[in-house]
Amino acid sequence: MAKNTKNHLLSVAQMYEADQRTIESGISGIRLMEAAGSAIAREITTRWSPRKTVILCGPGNNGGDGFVVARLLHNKGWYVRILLLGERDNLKGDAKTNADRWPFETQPFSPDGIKDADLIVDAVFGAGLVRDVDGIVALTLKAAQQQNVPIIAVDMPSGVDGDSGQILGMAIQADITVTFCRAKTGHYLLPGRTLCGDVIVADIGIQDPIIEQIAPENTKNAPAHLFPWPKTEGHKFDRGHGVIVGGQQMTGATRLAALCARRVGAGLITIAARGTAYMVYRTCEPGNLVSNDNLNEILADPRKNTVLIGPGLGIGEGRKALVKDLLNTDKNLILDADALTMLAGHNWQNRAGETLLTPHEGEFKRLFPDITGSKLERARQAAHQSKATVLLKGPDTVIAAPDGRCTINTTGTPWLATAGSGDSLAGICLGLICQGLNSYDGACLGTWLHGKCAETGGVGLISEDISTLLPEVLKTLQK
Ligand SMILES: NC(=O)C1=CN([C@@H]2O[C@H](COP(=O)(O)OP(=O)(O)OC[C@H]3O[C@@H](n4cnc5c(N)ncnc54)[C@H](O)[C@@H]3O)[C@@H](O)[C@H]2O)[C@@H](O)CC1
Ligand SMILES: Nc1ncnc2c1ncn2[C@@H]1O[C@H](COP(=O)(O)OP(=O)(O)O)[C@@H](O)[C@H]1O
Ligand SMILES: [K+]
Repeated sequence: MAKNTKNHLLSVAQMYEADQRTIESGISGIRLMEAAGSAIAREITTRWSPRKTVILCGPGNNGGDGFVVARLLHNKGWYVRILLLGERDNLKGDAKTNADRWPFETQPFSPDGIKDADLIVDAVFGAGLVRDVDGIVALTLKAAQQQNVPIIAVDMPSGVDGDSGQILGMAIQADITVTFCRAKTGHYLLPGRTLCGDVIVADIGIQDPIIEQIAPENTKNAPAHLFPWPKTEGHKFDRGHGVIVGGQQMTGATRLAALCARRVGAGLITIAARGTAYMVYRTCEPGNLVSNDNLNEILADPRKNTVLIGPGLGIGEGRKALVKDLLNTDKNLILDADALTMLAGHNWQNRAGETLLTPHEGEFKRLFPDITGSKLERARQAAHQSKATVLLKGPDTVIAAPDGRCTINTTGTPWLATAGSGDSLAGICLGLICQGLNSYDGACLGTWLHGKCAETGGVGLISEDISTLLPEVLKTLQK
C-alpha cells in the first residue's frame, strides 16, 4: 500500500530531485511550470478581485513561474505589469519560454515601479536563492513591502532560505506563500514561518511514489493517530506507571507535570520526594502517589517504567549523581530543565530504555555547545550524538530521533511562553511514554497536544490551564 507522504517536508535539494525525477518520468519542466503558475493564479483569483498587479520576476525559474501567472491573470482580464530582474535576453530554459509567451514589455526592478500596485506577486527567488539579497532587489522588495497591499510569494518569500527558514540579507513578508508538491522545512522554521503568511501547498503533478523514493527524513508534526486510547478491558497497570523525581523547592513544576501525565492517560504517577517537599506533595492533588522511599527502592518495581527528572529539581552534586545513576538504569527517561543543565559535558552512551531530552535553546547550548546550523540540523545532530530523542523547544519546536528523523511542530501560541509550560510538556510526554509510546512518538504527540491546548485555551493561558484543557483537546481526536 502507498504510504501517506503528505506531511513530508522537502529540503531544497530534495525538491530539485523531485522535479528532476518527474521530468525524467516524462512530465516536462514546462508542464510543471505551467501547473505551478496556474496554482498561484488560482489562489489569487479565488481570494482577490481583478486589480492592478505587479509581478516581480527574478532571473531563474521562480521568475518563470511569475511569467505564467502574469499571462494567466492577463487572460482573465487583470491589469498586469512585470518588473524583471536582469535582461530578458539572459533568461534561459522554461523561464525563457514563458517570457517569450508574454507579448508585452517588462520594466527593470526599481522602487518606483511598484507605485500603482494593488497586489504584488513575489516571483524573485525561490529554491535558487544562494546569497544575500541586496542592492536594487532589496530596495524594490522594501518598496513592495511599504506599498501595504497583498503580497503573494511564489514558492518562498524572496530572501528566506528554503532549508533553514533564515533570512539571507533581507526578506519580504508575504500574505500567502504558494509552494509546490510538499512544503519545505524553511516554511515552518522561524523566521521563515512568519514571513510566509499562510502556506498553501499546490499539487503540480509530482507523483507520491517519487516522494517515497526520495524518502524525506523531515515531516510536519502530525501525530494525532498515535494517541493510546484506553482499552475496554484495560487495567491501570496496563496504562503505565510513571515516576517524577519531585523538586525540593519548586514543587509546582512537579505537580504540573504529574497532572498532565495523568490527563493523557498514565495509569499511575508516583512523585518521589523527601522532607518538607514530601509533605507538600502529600497534601496536594489526591490522585498522585507520593513516596519518600529511596529512589532505587521505588524503581525496583518493574512496572514503574518511565522516570521524569528535572522540573523544579535545582542543581547540586547529589542531584547530578542521581541523574547519572538514572542513566544507568533500564527505565525510560525524560530529562528536562535542571537535569539537562547538570549533564553539560556528559559522555553520551547507548541506554537500555528510551531517552528523551527536552531542552529549550539555553539548555541546548549548554548541553551541545559545539553543534551549529539550522534549528533542524542542530536537533538532528544532537540526537545522533546523544543517541536520545531531542525535543528542542520554542515557537517552532523540533523533535529529532537518533536515526535521523525530524519533525517540526506547528501547533501552539505565544501564550505558551510562560513559567510552568515546559513542565506541563514534560509531564504530557511522561504520560505518553509510560503507556508504551517510544520516545520519538511520545515527544511528537506530547508537543502537538501541548500546542493544541494553547490554541484551545486562547488568550490569557497560564500553565495551570494546560492539564485542564487536555480533555477538550482529546475529545476532538475521538472518532
Ligand atoms: N522544473 C523545476 O525545477 C520547477 C521549478 N519551479 C520554480 O523554480 C524555482 C527554482 O528555480 P531556480 O533553480 O531557477 O532558482 P530561482 O529562480 O529561485 O533563483 C535562481 C536565480 O537567482 C539568482 N540569485 C540567487 N540568489 C540571488 C541574490 N541574492 N541576488 C541576486 N540574484 C540571485 C541566481 O543566480 C539564479 O539566476 C522554484 O522556487 C519554483 O518557483 C516551478 O516552476 C516548478 C518546476
Ligand atoms: N512564542 C512561543 N510560541 C509557541 N510556543 C512557545 C513559545 N515560547 C515557548 N513556547 C513553548 O512553551 C514551552 C516553554 O518551556 P520552557 O522554556 O521549558 O519553560 P518553563 O520551564 O518555564 O516551563 C515549550 O514547550 C516551548 O516550545
Ligand atoms: K519568491
